[in-house]
Amino acid sequence: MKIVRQTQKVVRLEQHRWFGYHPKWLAKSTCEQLINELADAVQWPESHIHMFGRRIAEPRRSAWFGDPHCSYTYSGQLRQPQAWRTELFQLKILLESELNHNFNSVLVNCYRDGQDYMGWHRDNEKELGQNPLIASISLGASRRFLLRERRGEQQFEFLLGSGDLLVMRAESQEICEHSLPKMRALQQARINLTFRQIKQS
Ligand SMILES: O=C(O)CCC(=O)C(=O)O
Ligand SMILES: [Fe+2]
Repeated sequence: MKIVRQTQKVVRLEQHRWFGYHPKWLAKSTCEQLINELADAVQWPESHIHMFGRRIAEPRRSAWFGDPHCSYTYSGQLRQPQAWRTELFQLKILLESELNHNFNSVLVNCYRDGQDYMGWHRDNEKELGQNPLIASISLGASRRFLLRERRGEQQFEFLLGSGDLLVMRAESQEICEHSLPKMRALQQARINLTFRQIKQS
């Protein structure tokens, strides 16, 4: 497939030391193609996570892709990477040139409807090393994405729509936690791709 960026040059509407938000980074036609390919081809195993000492079904589906050595312990579960799918690899290359940063893996999340969610957390697994740069692309239904300071009062909210790119970098994971709350009335699905770099496993 041909991946088309909406903007030739990234418009940094919101530029911040820790976060970059680039609305509609991908063209609509590319988003539609990606959704079709991923929804059909990706196997979405039900995973279990550990929360408050209990083992529960993860309230979303996810799949892990990357270079062969990129295993990742996430929510108490060791995941081995599936080999790169072509369109995910193409996106990785595009992001690498855009952000001048290398990625070797991507976590693909599917929120089947507004009941699926992700609670407050940080992307601070040891495999990511210090101050990881994480590039997150949204596809499909728009969802609220919240950021809150760990030691402060401030909370930020983005409505992440299809094709939007959100970048978290530098001390962002030290300073803030993030979450994707339920949106109970929502019937549509959203796919989220978070490109990461595993430093060690
Ligand atoms: O779905 C999102 O936008 C966020 C996902 C996330 O925070 C994660 O997978 O670590
Ligand atoms: Fe996260």
